[in-house]
Amino acid sequence: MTDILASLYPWTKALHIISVVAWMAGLFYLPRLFVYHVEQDGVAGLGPVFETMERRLLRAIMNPAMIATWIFGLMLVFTPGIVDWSEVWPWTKAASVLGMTWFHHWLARRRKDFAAGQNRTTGRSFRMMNEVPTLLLVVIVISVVVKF
Ligand code: HEM
Repeated sequence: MTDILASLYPWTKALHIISVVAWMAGLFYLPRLFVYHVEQDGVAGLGPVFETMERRLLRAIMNPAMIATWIFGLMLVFTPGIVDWSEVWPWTKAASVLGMTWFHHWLARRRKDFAAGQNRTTGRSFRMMNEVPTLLLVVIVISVVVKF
């Protein structure tokens, strides 16, 4: 099994990075959509348009991309010689991907609030939360590339 993972390594890493890019695109864009949604100033008929965009972005892109990122990422973890848990970087990476996954689920809950007409998060809060994936991305990329 570990032999197969070792021979697949470059492909696994390529697919991991492709999934990461798709997931990150959604994690950056969905909170932006929420900001526009909150600040639409009651323009008639726009609410359902935002809700459809938010639902499709989450279901068609973000959920599959997150699952693919996890599958290929875990395949890399089990590839022999890739992760040395006595180093620091696997732990900063692991903490950050857990944070990213938490953020994804936080956005999914906010989407449900909008769909139920019960959003109570302000545009300002969404703007601030928009910085979370950026910070985590910086920590993750430095972790996997610098490998301190
Ligand atoms: C979801 C769980 C994740 C797991 C289990 C995981 C695990 C891994 C592992 C073990 C590697 C291999 C490192 C190496 O080849 O030396 C890797 C590479 C990489 N990961 Fe992840 N990862 C995850 C999510 C993410 C996320 C969210 C990002 C970006 C935001 C990311 C960005 C990268 C990049 C850019 C590389 C390639 C680094 C290189 O060039 O060697 N990963 N990942």
